[in-house]
Amino acid sequence: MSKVGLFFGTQTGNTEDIAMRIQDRLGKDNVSVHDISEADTSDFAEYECIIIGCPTWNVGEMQADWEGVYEDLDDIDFSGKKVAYFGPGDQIGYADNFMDAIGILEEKISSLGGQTVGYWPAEGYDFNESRALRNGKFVGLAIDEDNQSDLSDDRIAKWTTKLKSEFGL
Ligand SMILES: Cc1cc2nc3c(=O)[nH]c(=O)nc-3n(C[C@H](O)[C@H](O)[C@H](O)COP(=O)(O)O)c2cc1C
Repeated sequence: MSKVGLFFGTQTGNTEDIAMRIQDRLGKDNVSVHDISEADTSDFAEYECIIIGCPTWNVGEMQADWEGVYEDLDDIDFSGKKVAYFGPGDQIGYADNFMDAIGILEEKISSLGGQTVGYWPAEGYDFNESRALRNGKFVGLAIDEDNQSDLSDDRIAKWTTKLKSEFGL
């Protein structure tokens, strides 16, 4: 069984595409990918390590399928699990809410016992505000396919190298 469960939600496909690139980098045997719209909360229990992928939509909100399961996350025991986050956002179009969704999810999941790993520097982005910042760093990988898609491959490569060591893969 895989050590890592990656759970993503998407409206227009970017988060799914990034999820697959992350799985490729970490190794297909290590990572099982779930679309959150088809997953059950009991699926989370199977994994020692979790990756959460959620884009920000509608100005500072989670993607719709994550909105739908948000209350049900309370039923999951995240204690003892390492949890990493990623999401695409648009730092130019939504500069006051860049990457908010992973900040909202991280706040909830860490309150349920999840240990956040995979923090990511905020340098190299141009935005005003984000709910995803903790002590000046993003809670996870920030990808901007709208404005900086040329940087995505390198960002994914660096982040997954860091995650390999943090997850012990
Ligand atoms: C109506 C609308 C609202 C959005 N709101 C935000 C936002 O508040 N913050 C942000 O960082 N990105 C925002 N975005 C950008 C999306 O998160 C971005 O395009 C992302 O790549 C979409 O991911 P998906 O294809 O997986 O759904 C918004 C995009 C649209 C069209």
